[in-house]
Parts: sequence; C-alpha cells; structure tokens
Amino acid sequence: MPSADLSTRIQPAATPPELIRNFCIIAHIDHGKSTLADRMLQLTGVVEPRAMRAQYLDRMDIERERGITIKSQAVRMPWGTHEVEGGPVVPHALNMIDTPGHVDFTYEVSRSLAACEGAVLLVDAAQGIEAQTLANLYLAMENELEIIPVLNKIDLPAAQPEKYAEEIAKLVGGDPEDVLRVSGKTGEGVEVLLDRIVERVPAPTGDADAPARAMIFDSVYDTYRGVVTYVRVIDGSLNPRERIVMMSTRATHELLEIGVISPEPIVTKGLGVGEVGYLITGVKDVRQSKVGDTVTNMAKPASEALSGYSDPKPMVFSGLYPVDGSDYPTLRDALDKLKLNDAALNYEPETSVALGFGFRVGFLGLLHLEIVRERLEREFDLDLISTAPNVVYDVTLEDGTPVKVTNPSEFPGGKIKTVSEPIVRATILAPSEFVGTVMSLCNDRRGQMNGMDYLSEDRVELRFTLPLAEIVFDFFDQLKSRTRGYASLDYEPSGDQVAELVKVDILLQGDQVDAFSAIVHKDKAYDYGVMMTAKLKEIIPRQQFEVPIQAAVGARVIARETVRAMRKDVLAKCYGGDISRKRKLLEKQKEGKKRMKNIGSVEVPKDAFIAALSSDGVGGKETKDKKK
Ligand SMILES: Nc1nc2c(ncn2[C@@H]2O[C@H](COP(=O)(O)OP(=O)(O)OP(=O)(O)O)[C@@H](O)[C@H]2O)c(=O)[nH]1
Repeated sequence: MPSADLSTRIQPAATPPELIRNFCIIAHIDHGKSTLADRMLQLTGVVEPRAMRAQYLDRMDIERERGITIKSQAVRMPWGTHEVEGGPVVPHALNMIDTPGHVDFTYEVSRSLAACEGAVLLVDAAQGIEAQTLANLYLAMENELEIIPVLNKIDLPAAQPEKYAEEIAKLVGGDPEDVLRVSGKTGEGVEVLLDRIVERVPAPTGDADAPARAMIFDSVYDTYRGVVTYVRVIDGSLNPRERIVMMSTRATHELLEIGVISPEPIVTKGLGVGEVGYLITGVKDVRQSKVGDTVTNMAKPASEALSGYSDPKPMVFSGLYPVDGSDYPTLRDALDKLKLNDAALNYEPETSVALGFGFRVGFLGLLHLEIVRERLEREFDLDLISTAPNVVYDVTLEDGTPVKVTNPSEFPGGKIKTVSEPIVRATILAPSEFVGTVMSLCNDRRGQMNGMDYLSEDRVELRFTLPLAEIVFDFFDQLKSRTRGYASLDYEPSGDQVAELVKVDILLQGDQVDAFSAIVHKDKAYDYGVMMTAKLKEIIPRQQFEVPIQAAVGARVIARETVRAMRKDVLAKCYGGDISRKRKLLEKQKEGKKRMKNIGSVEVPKDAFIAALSSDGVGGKETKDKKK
C-alpha cells in the first residue's frame, strides 16, 4: 500500500471540525460513482494528471476489471478556502468515503454512511433512479444525512435531466432546479458540486475533550503492513503510540501508525473530532478489527460504544471443491488467506461422495460468492466446482430439538415439526408496462406483495416479501429478461418464516448422490425432480447395464428416468438363418445383462457432475450485464 517516501510526509495533527466535510456518494451500480470520484481527485489536485488512471480508488484487480467497488475507501481532498481569524487562509478538508453499491454489502454501506454527515445521491441522467439507489437513499435518510441530489452523465445524448430531476425532487423533497447536473466523464459541473458539498454538508460535531471514540467503517489486510483499519473519530482524539481498545472484543493494541489517505497514505500526528483516517496496529487478521466496532483509548476509555455493531451473517452457502482432488491443501490455504481480508467469509471442511474433499462456504450473497470463487481461481490458480447455492434452514424436530441446516444433505430424515427459511424484503423498480410481468414472477416465487408506488408516470416501485431461497437461484436473470433489462432489484433480510419445505434426493441405481439433494417447497419438489432426472439422463453416459435415475422425497419416488444400456449387436454374425437361433442369442444376452445389473456400479464421469451442478451464471449477473 503506502510507499516509503509518502509515509514520511508528516501532517500536523487534527484539522478543526468546522473545516471538515464528511460525505459519501450513493449510486446504483454503473451510474458513474468511481468516474465522478476520479474527477474530484483531479480537480482538488490530490492526484496529478499524469498519475491519473481510471477508477483510481478501486484497488483490487477484480474491482477494476469488473468495474465494481467491493471495499470502501476513504480519501481526503482539500477544497475551497476558509479564513481562520487572524490566521492564514486554509482549505476545507473533504473526506469522501466510497461505498460499495451492491446489496450483498449493505452492512458495509450502512457503516460507511454512519461515518458521514452528507451524501451525494448520484443518478444516471439516462436511467433514472434504480432499486439500489433507493435502498441506499433510505439508509442515508435514516442516518439523517444531508442529501445532495445530482444527475450524472449529462453529456450522454440519451440523458433526460428534466424528467429525472422531477423524479428525484419528488423523492427527496425540494425543487427539481436544485438537482445538480454533472458529467463525471467531461468534468462539467463537478466544481459546483464540490462547492455545494462545502456549503450544505454540516461540519462534524463531537466532544474534543471526551474519551476517544472512533467507528471502524472498513478494514483491509495488507501483506506488508497487516490490517489497515479505517476509522471516523466521533469524540476525543487518537494519537500514535497510544494503546487502543476494540470495544466489542476488549482486545487491546498499540497504535503503530496513524494517518489519512490522500489518496496515498500520509502519516499524521493524530486524528481529532470528525476526522477520517487509518490506523495500523500490526494485527494480521481483519476479524480483530471489525467493521462497525468502536475504538477507544485504553488509558481513558469511553464507557459506551457507538451504536450499531453487528457481525456479518452469511446468507448463502455453497460447496467448493477442487476439480483436481490433489489441490485440496491449496484450496484450504487460499481460503485461509482470503479470510484475512474478508471478515464475512466463513467455511468448514466437507466431503461429498461425488466430489471428494472440499469446503462448505458461507457468503453474504451471490455476488460475494462469485467474487470469492473468482479470486480463488485467479489468485491461487485453482480450478473449482461450486455446488448450487442454498440458504440456511432452521429445522425443529418433533421432540423440540433445533437443527441448523446449511447443506441439504444434513436435512434430518426423522420426524420434523417445522422448517423455517430466511425471507427478504425486496424492492423492484420497473417501467409500468412490466408491472404484471413482475407480479407474476414474484407470485411464482412465493412472493407476497406489500405495496406499489408510482415514481413518475411510467416508472413503478414494487415491494415484495420473498423467500431468500427463491431469489438466490435465477431470479435476477428472470427479472432482467422478462423486463428487457429495465427492472432493478434490491433486497434486505427480514427474518425467518415457517414454510412447507422438503428435501428431494436424487438416486442413481438406488444410491443417493449427496451433491444433488436440494431443499425445495413441497409444491416444487416434483418440478425439481423431473428437471434434475432429465438433466442427468442427458449427461450420464450409457453403461453396460440399465441405470435408473430417481428423484425421491423420503421413501417416495416422484420422478424417474432411465439411461438405457448399451446393446451389443449379438446378431451381427448371423446372416439370414433361423429365427429361433437369433432369439436364443438375444435371450442369452438378456441373462448376461441381468447379472451385470446386480454387480455393476454406475460410472459417472466427474465432468457430468460438474455439468449437472454447474451454477455458472447464477448470480453476479448485474456485473456481467454491465460489461456488455
Ligand atoms: N458518458 C458518460 N459516461 C460515464 C459518465 N460517468 C461514468 N460513465 C461511464 O459509466 C460506466 C460506469 O461508471 P463507473 O464510474 O465505473 O460506475 P460506478 O457507479 O462507480 O460503478 P460501481 O463502482 O460498480 O458502483 C463507465 O463505463 C463509465 O465510463 C459520464 O459522466 N458520462
């Protein structure tokens, strides 16, 4: 991360709070947040034109390639001037906190918002408001941030700033004229936006003499320096060489280095009220420096932590197996390494009859799954199979024992009282002509409608409660294809709900194949059984004997297909001749086959498993779509 020459640039401690403006940019994926951030870095002079590169703040390769922001970053930029009485004229310090836009990372977004006083609501002038903009806007409003509405990409011929300014004004209140118009690409209007931030975003307030309290809004593992923790100081100050305490775990560390990012790290003599910067304590694992936690001073500790800390909870599970079994140790090491930088990732070893040794991994959502998988494959050169993603079920047995099921094969076979599944509150935005389509899709997925609002004449916001399990598979793809790409989706967890769920097993020649088991709603068990048996019939090669493929719920078979046996042409040598001779040969063949059926076992090539389980294309579509 920091280069040696930069870390030796020492800045004086603590900027006075009245000169600080902490803000973030909230936007739907692709509406141009990173591009706008680039222009701001350039205009404020923190990045020299020759050092500029696109998406300056997105450090991870994967972020840059896919053009998405995964980890938030905070950067300090000088802007405007302020006369200190009797003193010099000094610029304001604008701290821009970049937030990830995707629903999987909502928790990180909400922590970043809590570190700001203002939010730039950035909307693509050719697209209008989308579901993620709405979700993040509501979060910002809950945090009582000053909202600065901005339309971006006004240079596009398809831009309709008038129309969308109305939409935005209706949503956040105020005059459509008040909505700024900028182009992150050409830089038009960006200076006005920076001035507006200084003018409208309130300066931070806090008690400089109180015990130190700083909120962690991000922590990143760096190979050379250990964990770099990003904080926003609320009260008091943090200074080098002090011992600090993480309030949720009571763990203590020494502050080895403290500084601000602008946009490379610059060491400072401390961080005061309202300031945003980074801490280095030499810890090696981001779990010791958790997002949302409060940092205080050990010598003079705060009595109460800042509110709102929660552990990230994995929502979606999938089995990850190396295609080549001998890669298992590499996969284990790779997961250990990724975990250093991803507090939300968790995994346990797992074995599967079909796939061998692997791990059951918990993710925040599908995009998270895809990113982890891609990083494993790319950074550690692994070839992986991932099983179809599933959610976590809470099963209660008849005797009252609770069982947590993160893998369909763990679903208890005995007497079950109830099964509950996670549900989400989903917001879908679509042009009004697609209202019927969206409703019927959500109905198919066991959704319940909670309400609907017109944002403008032709755009509607629909709200549903849906089981998470119905969304994790191909919901987003379906939504996009049925609305010709116009709908957008966002959702947040909303507790658990009891549902009639059953486990469907797949049997090959009577043997259960664990990797294909699935937990589905009882009304959909039959469809799943038929779909899976048909798919397997296609990919399992013919054997010397007949192979039945069955789908079963408990002991009841609900679907069946058969892979016919290969038939050797035993009559090949009989030219003409007696019919009874032919019959005799065929009878003999039949006998032989019967015997084989008993002794034979099905040989299924691993490729067939991979094809049947392939979850390629599940999730992360948003990011793929945008590449087109
Ligand atoms: N014409 C035009 N294109 C823009 C403008 N701003 C951004 N873009 C383009 O829009 C696309 C998305 O921009 P990004 O800045 O990567 O979007 P983002 O919102 O940061 O995306 P995430 O980081 O994934 O949230 C890129 O292809 C940009 O070149 C603009 O003002 N005008």
